Amino acid sequence: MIEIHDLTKRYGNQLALNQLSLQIAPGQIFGFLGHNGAGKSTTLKSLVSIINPTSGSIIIDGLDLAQNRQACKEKISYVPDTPDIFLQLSAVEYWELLAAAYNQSAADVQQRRQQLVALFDMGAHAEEPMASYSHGMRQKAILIGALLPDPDIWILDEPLQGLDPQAAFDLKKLMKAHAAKGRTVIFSTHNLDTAQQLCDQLAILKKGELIYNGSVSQLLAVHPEQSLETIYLQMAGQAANGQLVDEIEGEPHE
Ligand SMILES: Nc1ncnc2c1ncn2[C@@H]1O[C@H](COP(=O)(O)OP(=O)(O)OP(=O)(O)O)[C@@H](O)[C@H]1O
Repeated sequence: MIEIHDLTKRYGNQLALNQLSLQIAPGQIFGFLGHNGAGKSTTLKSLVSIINPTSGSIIIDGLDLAQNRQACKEKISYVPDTPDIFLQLSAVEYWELLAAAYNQSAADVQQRRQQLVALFDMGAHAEEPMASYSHGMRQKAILIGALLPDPDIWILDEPLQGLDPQAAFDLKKLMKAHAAKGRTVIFSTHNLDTAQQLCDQLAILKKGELIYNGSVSQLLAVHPEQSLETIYLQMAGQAANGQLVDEIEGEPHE
């Protein structure tokens, strides 16, 4: 169980998150939605202890993250919002680094690594520096690194970004299977179809404020006959959305 209590983050004068409180139970896929700059990555980076909140607390399986960083980190794997990291390393070197960070040897993770490499079709380039990869290949390399040690909690910041349809399909299946084992998957996305397909629970952020926390099915039940896209835009969008588009492009003529 993950509990977030009154989490606030300021970057200088910028209030990125304002007193966010919510709980994430195991056995769930939990999605964060919100426009650009809403606070999704700030929340996920706080959960993995990459940034320190200005105030508030995070409790992971009964442990206060601020006092138990190492024990909490061992429970979590993380995919950052950009795959442009460690580019001078080959994917194989990066995976070995990641496994070592979880006290696992190359031999411990060998079988799972072979399976993930085959699944994401990364065998041909695994020894080459990641700087030479396409965006999607970098994303696959980072994903394999995160999924290799297989801790209980996966925290994935826009994990489907740049993946080809096959890899996206396979990752979604992996996420569902992980949650079905009673473990936890937390991810952010801008893709509302993906959110509707995958999420048991949702948090919608708007300018650092939590504006919805609950299940997708509850949200759809309250707004019958509307898609998640329509509901989301009503909640998180600009009031005059369509009007601004008309002003730029002109209204369509029959
Ligand atoms: N390192 C930083 N320094 C200053 N401000 C930051 C920093 N990181 C984030 N912010 C600000 O905090 C707010 C929340 O940013 P965050 O990256 O959490 O949003 P997000 O919801 O993940 O957005 P996106 O969908 O564009 O990735 C934004 O206003 C952003 O400008």
